[in-house]
Amino acid sequence: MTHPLLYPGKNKLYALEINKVSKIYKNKFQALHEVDFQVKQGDFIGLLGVNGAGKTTLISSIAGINRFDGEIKVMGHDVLSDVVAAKSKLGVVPQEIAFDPFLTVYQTLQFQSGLYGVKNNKRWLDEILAGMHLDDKAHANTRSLSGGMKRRLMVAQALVHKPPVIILDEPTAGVDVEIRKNLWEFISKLHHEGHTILLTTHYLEEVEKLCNQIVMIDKGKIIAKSSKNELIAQSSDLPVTFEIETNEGQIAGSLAQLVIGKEANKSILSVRNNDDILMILTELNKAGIKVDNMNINKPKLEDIFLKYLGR
Ligand SMILES: Nc1ncnc2c1ncn2[C@@H]1O[C@H](COP(=O)(O)OP(=O)(O)OP(=O)(O)O)[C@@H](O)[C@H]1O
Repeated sequence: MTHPLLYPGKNKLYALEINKVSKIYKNKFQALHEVDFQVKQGDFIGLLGVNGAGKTTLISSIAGINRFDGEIKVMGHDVLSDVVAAKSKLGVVPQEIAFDPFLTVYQTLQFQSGLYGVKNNKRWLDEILAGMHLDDKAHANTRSLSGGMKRRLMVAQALVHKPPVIILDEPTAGVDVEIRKNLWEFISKLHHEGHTILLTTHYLEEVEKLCNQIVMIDKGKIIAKSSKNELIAQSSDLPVTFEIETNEGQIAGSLAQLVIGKEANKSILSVRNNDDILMILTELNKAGIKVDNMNINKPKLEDIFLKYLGR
């Protein structure tokens, strides 16, 4: 069984092409407005948007579940006119959990493999089950799984055919911290092996850590699309804060004008750059005040997201 992840003309071929995609539901509500972005092979892209922004609508369109206007291609295959090829390249982990309640975990994966015409993939199924920490549940009925286990089985199910493109819609909702960490380790491993990954999550620190590309949508329209690093670099206007705890408690004197918040012994100062930080430390040193603890807080993806939302 061969599953080439990277195709000839690697630099030319996009894993995902979303070309001017619009979606109007039957009730005339327009959920997507000419959404347009491309994802290179091997990228890990975060799709960000508040509830109702249109993320699931877009994912359903990519998965060929929704009708839409525009064009979507997965590994060069049109999802409407070349359905079978497009689907074989794609693994989608949907938000809503649904299984056959009469199958075991392992049977669920075997059944799913059958749908993709994949046989003799026991080794891969075992690897996925171990990666999802479901190996001890392989022969348990899906009904008996906890919510977090069911979500992990959803991820496992989307991977049975080793798709080069993996879409995860809120995969960590309701999953505890430790399992979330394990799940990301497994997904990161797949990314390093060459899979292209599109992720939606409300945990922006996950996106900040994992993704190299970001697309932000609001009310069905793209409001930002860029590499994560460019997005962070473009947000140099957002405030950096410098938190200091001193042996004398809160900051007073000439530095007090920089203070924007106080908590117990801690003062939170607004700074523009490293020179400001150096100046503060020099002033404190001159005044004979000892710094017990300090912390620099640069803008987080969450701040940048809120900036783009204009909220
Ligand atoms: N079948 C439908 N008919 C009409 N409107 C719909 C339908 N499905 C979704 N919508 C609307 O389309 C908009 C986008 O919904 P969508 O589920 O894509 O948002 P989302 O970004 O995935 O939100 P969440 O983060 O809550 O999952 C919402 O206003 C929603 O009410």
